[in-house]
Amino acid sequence: MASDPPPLPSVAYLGPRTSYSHQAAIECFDPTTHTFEPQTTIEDIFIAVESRAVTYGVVPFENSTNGSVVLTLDLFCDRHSLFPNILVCGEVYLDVHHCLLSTASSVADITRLYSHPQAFGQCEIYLNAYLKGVERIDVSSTSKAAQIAAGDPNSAAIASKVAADVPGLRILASDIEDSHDNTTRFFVLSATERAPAGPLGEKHKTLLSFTIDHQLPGALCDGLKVFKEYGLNLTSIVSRPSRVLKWNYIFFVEFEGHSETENARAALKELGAYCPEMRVLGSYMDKQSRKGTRYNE
Ligand SMILES: O=C(O)C(=O)Cc1ccccc1
Repeated sequence: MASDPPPLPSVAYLGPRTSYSHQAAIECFDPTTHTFEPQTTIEDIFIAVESRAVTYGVVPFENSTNGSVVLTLDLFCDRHSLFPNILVCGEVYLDVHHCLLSTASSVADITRLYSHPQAFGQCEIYLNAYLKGVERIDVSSTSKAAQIAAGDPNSAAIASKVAADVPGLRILASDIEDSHDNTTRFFVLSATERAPAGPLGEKHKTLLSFTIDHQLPGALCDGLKVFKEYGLNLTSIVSRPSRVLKWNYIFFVEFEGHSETENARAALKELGAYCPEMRVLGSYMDKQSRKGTRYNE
């Protein structure tokens, strides 16, 4: 008797379908060989990956206009260590063009606006010009906002044109983002043993988080100097407040190179001497210059 084929790898994203996270997930993983699992919050994506209910998760990490998605950063430094196995195993860049979607026929009729907080932050110029003072209601995703606006007369959603496929919605305005090269970078998450990081010869980046003992003058500077000493170019540095120790910070540093190369290993060992806590969150193929390429190809 023939046995059942193994289940397809699954990808969790911030749903419902047509959200930007969904579009990023499709850009990254072939829909004919993966299933896609909508989640309600970014935390639910972390939970699904950590519990291995799904193979991968796709989460927004930063936007070219708005900066860090702090919700995602804070889940990486979760104080209860609920996600000890989560690794970043890939990245994907998505061009983000927002529309105003509504059942109303004119912008003048709109008295309520629904969207994800990230989207509001990326459309300030348009909103201040045409919808100043209109009530803004944060919802879990832009595609959720589109669904709600479809059932709420005199409201509108800020979402992508793909999200306009809800019956009754029409596009009242397009490309309302402040910056026309508005881009969001998403990370692909996996639990430890599933990372599709790609061969070491590829161009990689590595993300790590660490804390520094700031009682010692120059400790952060001394720690960061190791990247210079080992010729590792930094591509990002951000900090978030520690939720364990008031006025202490968790630093997120990204550098060019895979963590398993000889000089990255040596640099991380040296950096570790300055850091009460340090965690390599993952090495992944640099997709900035390879937009449109999928994982598992
Ligand atoms: O709400 C969405 O569609 C998301 O995926 C989060 C988001 C919101 C705005 C820009 C990029 C990602």
